[in-house]
Amino acid sequence: MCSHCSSEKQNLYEHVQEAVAFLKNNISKVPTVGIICGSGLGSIADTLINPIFIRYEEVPHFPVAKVDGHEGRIVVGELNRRFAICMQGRAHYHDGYPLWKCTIPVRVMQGLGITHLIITNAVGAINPNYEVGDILIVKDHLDLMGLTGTSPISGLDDDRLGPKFLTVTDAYDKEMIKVAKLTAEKLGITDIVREGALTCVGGPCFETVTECRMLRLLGVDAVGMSNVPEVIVARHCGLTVLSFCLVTNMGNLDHESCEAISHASVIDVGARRSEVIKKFVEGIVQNI
Ligand SMILES: O=P(O)(O)O[C@H]1O[C@H](CO)[C@@H](O)[C@H]1O
Ligand code: HPA
Repeated sequence: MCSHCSSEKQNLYEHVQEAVAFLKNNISKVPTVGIICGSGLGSIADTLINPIFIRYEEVPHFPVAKVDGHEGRIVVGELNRRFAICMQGRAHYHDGYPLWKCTIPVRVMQGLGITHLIITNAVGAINPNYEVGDILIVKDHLDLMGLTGTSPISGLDDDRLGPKFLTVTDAYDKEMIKVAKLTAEKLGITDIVREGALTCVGGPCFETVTECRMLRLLGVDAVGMSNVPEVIVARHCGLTVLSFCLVTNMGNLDHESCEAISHASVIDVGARRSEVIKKFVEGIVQNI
């Protein structure tokens, strides 16, 4: 790690407080719900009434989103009689940020007052029974990055940020999952809603056939390049979490039928599902 990054990491708590103080000066009310929008899912923020926009570049110590389809701004506003804060886009590990930095927005939202966080992302399906356009409610994860030594909470050594060791077997809140499933029933979309296990890889390469086959053997249903580190940090700072993914492509499990995956098609699937996803999030927020 460069000396600049390590001093930034050592001062993470103070930097989060600075970002929180900046945002408190720009936001009139305390948000209670946070939402992180994945690739192509930024339209979730359109559901906020009387929105205020703040670009990530303006917020001290915030990591800046670098990927197309990630607007890179905070949107705050009313959502179903709640005051919500939405991250319209995120920074990724493959953008060149360490995971403790990618996840600063989670800590900042917690510092502002949210209790519940909805984390979304785009994923490739590893479960061959899934289809493009499905919504996957995450009930567990395989933290491949953490298992191999890259956790967003390693080496923080600061009790103010959270405990050194963390249990994440209960990370995916059962009540929130129940609310999400009930919302799917009310919307009549249970045929496209799945429940399963997610893994996060470093990217930015989409997985090869051999990698997808390995992930299938390891028992995961979908693979993405985000979400899991944010869930870990959200639990590290005591938030109640719901995580769901949009299946934007099938993982390639077979050399013969192997198809190229592009970021443009990932965004396109998000756009095509945007009305359903917006109603899904609105319904969930109404019932938490
Ligand atoms: O995880 P989100 O932000 O949805 O973005 C996903 O989309 C991109 C690939 O198309 C990758 O950045 C992957 O992580
Ligand atoms: O197939 C994928 N793999 C990893 N991340 C992704 N994000 C969208 N699709 C994918």
